Amino acid sequence: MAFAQIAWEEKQATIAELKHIQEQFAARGWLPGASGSLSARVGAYTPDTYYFAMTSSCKDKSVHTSENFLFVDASGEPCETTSLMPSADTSIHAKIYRMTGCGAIFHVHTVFSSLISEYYGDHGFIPTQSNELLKELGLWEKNAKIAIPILPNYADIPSIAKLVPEAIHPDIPGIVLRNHGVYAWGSNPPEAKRRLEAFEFIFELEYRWLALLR
Ligand SMILES: CSC[C@@H](O)[C@@H](O)C(=O)COP(=O)(O)O
Ligand SMILES: [Zn+2]
Repeated sequence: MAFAQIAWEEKQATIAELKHIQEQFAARGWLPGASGSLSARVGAYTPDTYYFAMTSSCKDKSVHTSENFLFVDASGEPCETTSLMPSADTSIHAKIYRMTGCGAIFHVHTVFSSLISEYYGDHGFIPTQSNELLKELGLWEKNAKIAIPILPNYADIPSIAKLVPEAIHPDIPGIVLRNHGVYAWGSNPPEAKRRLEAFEFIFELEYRWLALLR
């Protein structure tokens, strides 16, 4: 399917949904300054052909204008004539869509994901066990245990994107960049949002446990 064949109404509804979620994340302080990136797919998907709405680069996420989002293709290139630049993170989003076939991806900069990913950075993962919020990630078994992958925070974002396929675990809908922030995905924007909130809860709880034990 070509981008032009996707209904205008679907594209507008997707941007409206992202705008609403961006407002909520910004109000929580999860998108400080121009940081963070949000995307959602539109139209049909094959691993080689897909389109997604992407935040544009270097925009204050607490201020919404018509310039906050643009549409890009699977290679991260704008698929309409625009003066907007897609987020620097676009290659990471594109790689996650290609690997998972998910419908939405949210990347935020939170204090707890930054602290905890730095603390466990040398291990390469954040250990988590028996946390009630793991159910939100689809893990319902008693004493469920996961290792949330941490990737290095290279300044060159395509170098991070190259590491994404190895880092993605089918049971874990997220990755963390060391001392930077977290990415979470889901089949649609509400599911990606719930999962992001679950990750953030897990990171804050882990931080507080560590502080309590000191
Ligand atoms: C403004 S910090 C840049 C990076 O942290 C990047 O990962 C990010 O979150 C946003 O980049 P941007 O290009 O403004 O969309
Ligand atoms: Zn970032």
